[in-house]
Amino acid sequence: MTTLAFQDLYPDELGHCYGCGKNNDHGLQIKSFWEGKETVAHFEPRPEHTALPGYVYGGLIASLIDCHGTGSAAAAAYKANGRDMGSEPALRFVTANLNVDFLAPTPMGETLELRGKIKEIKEKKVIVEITVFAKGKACAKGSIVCVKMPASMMPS
Ligand SMILES: CCCCCCCC(=O)SCCNC(=O)CCNC(=O)[C@H](O)C(C)(C)COP(=O)(O)OP(=O)(O)OC[C@H]1O[C@@H](n2cnc3c(N)ncnc32)[C@H](O)[C@@H]1OP(=O)(O)O
Repeated sequence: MTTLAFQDLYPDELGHCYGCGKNNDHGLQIKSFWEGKETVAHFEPRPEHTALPGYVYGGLIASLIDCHGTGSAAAAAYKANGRDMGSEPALRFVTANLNVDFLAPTPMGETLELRGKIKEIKEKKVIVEITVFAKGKACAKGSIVCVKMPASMMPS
């Protein structure tokens, strides 16, 4: 049995995000999963994601943290409500605040691993902390405040 990623369970109308939308052919299409109490995602930067030759662009790293964070928030909210992630009505979160510390240069040519921890969970707000590893070394750390998507943002 294949486990679907959090983002594969987003309804089609919420699948356009540049970072995580399964329907965005030009996007990053990141995929997040539970691993115990943590969430995990992997991503291999492409040549166009270069900052300086040999090193990954920080904006890409922030984008990965952003979308692994909002996906993790949604998954945690479903879990807290005892619901399956694909069930309706969709519980979705947007980014209210994103802080990233770049701890060490991130090498190109490696698969990055993002590990998320749920630090706070409320009905409307989830705070997630994410560490990005390359070859087992922590290269960036992000904190993301995720707030339930306002109804006004729901595509009609
Ligand atoms: C769904 C699939 C797509 C995935 C999306 C991927 C990630 C994205 O790129 S989303 C796009 C970027 N984000 C946006 O466009 C959001 C724009 N901002 C907004 O719509 C609103 O400001 C929004 C929804 C974030 C907050 O709405 P608002 O009415 O202010 O929330 P409010 O009810 O006051 O606050 C809820 C909680 O969040 C906290 N909060 C709100 N804004 C912030 C902030 N900027 N920083 C820190 N905390 C905040 C509040 O303090 C409150 O916390 P608590 O419950 O502990 O008191």
